[in-house]
Amino acid sequence: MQTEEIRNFCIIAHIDHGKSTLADRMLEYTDTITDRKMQKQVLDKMDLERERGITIKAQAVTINYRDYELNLIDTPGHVDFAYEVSRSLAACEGAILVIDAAQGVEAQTMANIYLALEHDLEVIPVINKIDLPAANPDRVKEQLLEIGIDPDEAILASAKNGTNIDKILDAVIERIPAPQAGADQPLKALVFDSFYDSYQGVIAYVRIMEGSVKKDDNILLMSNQKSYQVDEVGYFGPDMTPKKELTAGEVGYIISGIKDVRNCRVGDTITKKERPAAAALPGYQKVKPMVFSGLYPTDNSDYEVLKEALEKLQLNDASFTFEPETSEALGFGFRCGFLGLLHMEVIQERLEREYDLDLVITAPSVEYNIVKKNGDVLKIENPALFPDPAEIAEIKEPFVNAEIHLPEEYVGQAMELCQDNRGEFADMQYIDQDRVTLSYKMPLSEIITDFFNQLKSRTRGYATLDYELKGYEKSNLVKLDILVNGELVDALSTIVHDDNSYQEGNYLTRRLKEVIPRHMFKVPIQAAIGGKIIARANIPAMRKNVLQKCYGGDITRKRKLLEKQKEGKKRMKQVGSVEIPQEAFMAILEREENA
Ligand SMILES: Nc1nc2c(ncn2[C@@H]2O[C@H](COP(=O)(O)OP(=O)(O)OP(=O)(O)O)[C@@H](O)[C@H]2O)c(=O)[nH]1
Repeated sequence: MQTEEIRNFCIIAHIDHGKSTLADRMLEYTDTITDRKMQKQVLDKMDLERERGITIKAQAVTINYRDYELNLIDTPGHVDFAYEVSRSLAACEGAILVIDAAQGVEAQTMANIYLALEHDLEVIPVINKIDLPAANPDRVKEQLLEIGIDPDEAILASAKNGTNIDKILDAVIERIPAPQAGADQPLKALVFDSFYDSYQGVIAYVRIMEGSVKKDDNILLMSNQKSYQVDEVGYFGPDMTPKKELTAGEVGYIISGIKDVRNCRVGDTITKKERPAAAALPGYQKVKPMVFSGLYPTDNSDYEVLKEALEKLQLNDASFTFEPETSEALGFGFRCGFLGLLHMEVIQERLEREYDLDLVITAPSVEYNIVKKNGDVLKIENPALFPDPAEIAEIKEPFVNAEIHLPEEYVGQAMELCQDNRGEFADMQYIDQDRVTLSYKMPLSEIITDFFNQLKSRTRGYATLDYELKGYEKSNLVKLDILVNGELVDALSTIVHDDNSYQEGNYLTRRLKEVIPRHMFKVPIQAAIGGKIIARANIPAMRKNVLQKCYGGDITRKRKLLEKQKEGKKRMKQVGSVEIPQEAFMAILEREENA
């Protein structure tokens, strides 16, 4: 294909503004996919994604329209996956910016515009959902003007009803530049996603920036210098369709017997072994997990199953890490690293659903840098492993720059919430008459607790949040330990700010009293810092055996009750003589709401 007839673009939008629906309509309109084959939102392939209505992995599809080859690259819609968004944008020359006609410009819209400008993309604004009674396209146009986008360029559309889909496709051809590419240069292919298939190995989703690639070529991954022979190249139509060659400007896939996505990471450059490119494409970054938690099977005999499941998941997700960990309380499990809380929930759900595992997952933690008095520096992401306070000279924790975008009327509530979470005010900007962006410096550990939910509830769902890592800074932190029935439960230890430690200790003991079931004996719950008890609550002993509630002879009722008890045992962990439910490990996350 001549590069003049190729257009590479993506759709960017704030969550729920209609990106996937618009993509579906474009595929239908161009007969890329037949009605019969059309599943709602084809581009969101994973079941989980479809259920939750979120896009996690970037996907691609080639659309033929008016003798042009239009390559649509779908981008993830959540802050946890910001790096994948950035790599997808690097594979495009233009972007359709979808804005909900009723909601208007939101935090993610702004973040996306900045990203698009950074990658020098031609932006086509689309004001979507004009069918809604609350649609106010004129207001959105005013907002566009205020953020420096020509409102006359906006296309009014309804992805739901299929209104003006042709206009959007025409704009892609007319406004987005064709790729500038040298087909006779050495190969440079940008990996913008990779996927593991149990039959074919790793499938690299690529944009050919320069040169060309075909079957039997020897390719080289520039970040790790590993080489492979190409088995197949092709495009997404949207199913994988083999092709003789992929040439400069095109988007497609390369299969080459790579066995692990960690060897073919998003952002890497593929070149040819015989005639390598002089330099890799810019911007490659190995993504690092920011949030860590322990994963333990409720049934210890499931350890091997969990290990295999984690290995399989990792084949497909290079940003997720795990290593074996032992907890005195929970036994053998794994310390896992995630990009953020959504990523953690997705992995947990997949493990439970696809591998039928019952898991206990400990409260997420960030990675702390600890400088010991003897000069040693430790990086610790498991509170249980913190050294003795007497040995610690200084603790540093990660801070983020948080941006909150919200209607002006909720500014007071949002500011109060940020302050309660150790936020430090940085800036406040008006986006238009009644919308504001608040900037705060905050500890990452506060953001990964219940912050986002709190923010949503205090602003009646109107606020949006974005954050990026700023760096490590010194903080006055202490480890709060929990003792259940006199025994220290390492998996319940958390790191808290010294100023709040008494309040946290009190809250946690009270909350644990509520969630840990009664036993035949009294169970004291204590909170301690450095061996000193700071709070205590008692779970009274159970008075009656549950079975005594039943009438003597009614065996079916008895069985039902026993089954119900068994059901309730799921996600419970026996620690010493006490059973601790999953909720207990997450209690720390809800603390603000209940404190
Ligand atoms: N009324 C109306 N609803 C729409 C329109 N386009 C999308 N929607 C609805 O808006 C909701 C969100 O649409 P999606 O296409 O899933 O949004 P998205 O931007 O892909 O969301 P993420 O994948 O989470 O980023 C869905 O319930 C759609 O049915 C439209 O033109 N009109």
